[in-house]
Amino acid sequence: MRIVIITGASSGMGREFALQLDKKLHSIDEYWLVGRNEEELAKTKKKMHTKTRNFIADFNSRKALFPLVQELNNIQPEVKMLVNCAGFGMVGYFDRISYNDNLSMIDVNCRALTSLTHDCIPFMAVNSRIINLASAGAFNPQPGFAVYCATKSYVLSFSRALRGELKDLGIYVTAVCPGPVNTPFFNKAERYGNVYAFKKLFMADQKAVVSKAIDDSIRCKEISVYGRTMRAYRVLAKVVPHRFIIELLNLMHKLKK
Ligand SMILES: NC(=O)c1ccc[n+]([C@@H]2O[C@H](COP(=O)([O-])OP(=O)(O)OC[C@H]3O[C@@H](n4cnc5c(N)ncnc54)[C@H](OP(=O)(O)O)[C@@H]3O)[C@@H](O)[C@H]2O)c1
Ligand SMILES: C[C@H](O)[C@H](N)C(=O)O
Repeated sequence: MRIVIITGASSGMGREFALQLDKKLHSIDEYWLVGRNEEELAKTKKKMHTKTRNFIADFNSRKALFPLVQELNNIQPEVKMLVNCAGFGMVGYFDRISYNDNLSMIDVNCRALTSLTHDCIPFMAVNSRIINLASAGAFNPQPGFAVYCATKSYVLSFSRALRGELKDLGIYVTAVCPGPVNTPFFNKAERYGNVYAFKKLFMADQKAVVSKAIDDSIRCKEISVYGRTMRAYRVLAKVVPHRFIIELLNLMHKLKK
């Protein structure tokens, strides 16, 4: 049995990955969707045409993935694609964000992604894909978004190294690094501080971001960056010393208060 596993499938880009892959891939027997909000995950499942199973999991718990991993070992399917999309961010200075929220970003964005990737690889054969949602925030540290961007730098670095390890096995890893995307992400991100106004001006359409990410993964690309602005930002973050970017962002963060 050939399956696709998608985390964060109850909202935003994770739901979009499920709906687009459901149309695009033709040899998949089941989609295993993972999310925390049972009602929203059920809405995603209702829109799917391929047989779909929902796994409710809160990645703040280290046991969250046990039922899914147990099912992997019971059924022994072939995992054709793993999409690690679950994640969240909190805008604000580090010392203003609660201990739990800071550590939760690491648990959800890094630990859960790493854990599920480790559990899925034994079930992946030649010509499989792993798509990890990093961020353009991975390209340089961001004051006022410090932990979130650090978690996404982890995802980018881990994905690139893992690609090097797995490509000879025919398992291709793609890190997706979007700029701001028009999903519910930012509605949840402003508990401690406001998002830069310009980010809301440059929000990309989630359908387009996801479509490019899928195409880039199928083409075995290392990194998927949607839009000329973000591709230019990636180059800028490579050539401009990060301490200058940090100073500028810090000033902007202070001015927006
Ligand atoms: N939107 C952007 O501007 C942007 C840009 C670059 C990268 N990203 C990344 O893209 C990914 C998808 O985000 P999105 O924009 O689609 O936002 P979203 O609509 O808020 O979706 C986030 C998803 O992550 C899941 N999630 C959050 N906390 C979780 C937890 N503790 N346990 C299990 N699942 C959890 C959510 O599940 P529930 O809703 O069920 O809790 C939801 O399905 C994230 O990794 C994000 O960092 C977003
Ligand atoms: C939040 C999201 O990751 C986006 N790339 C940003 O930096 O705002």
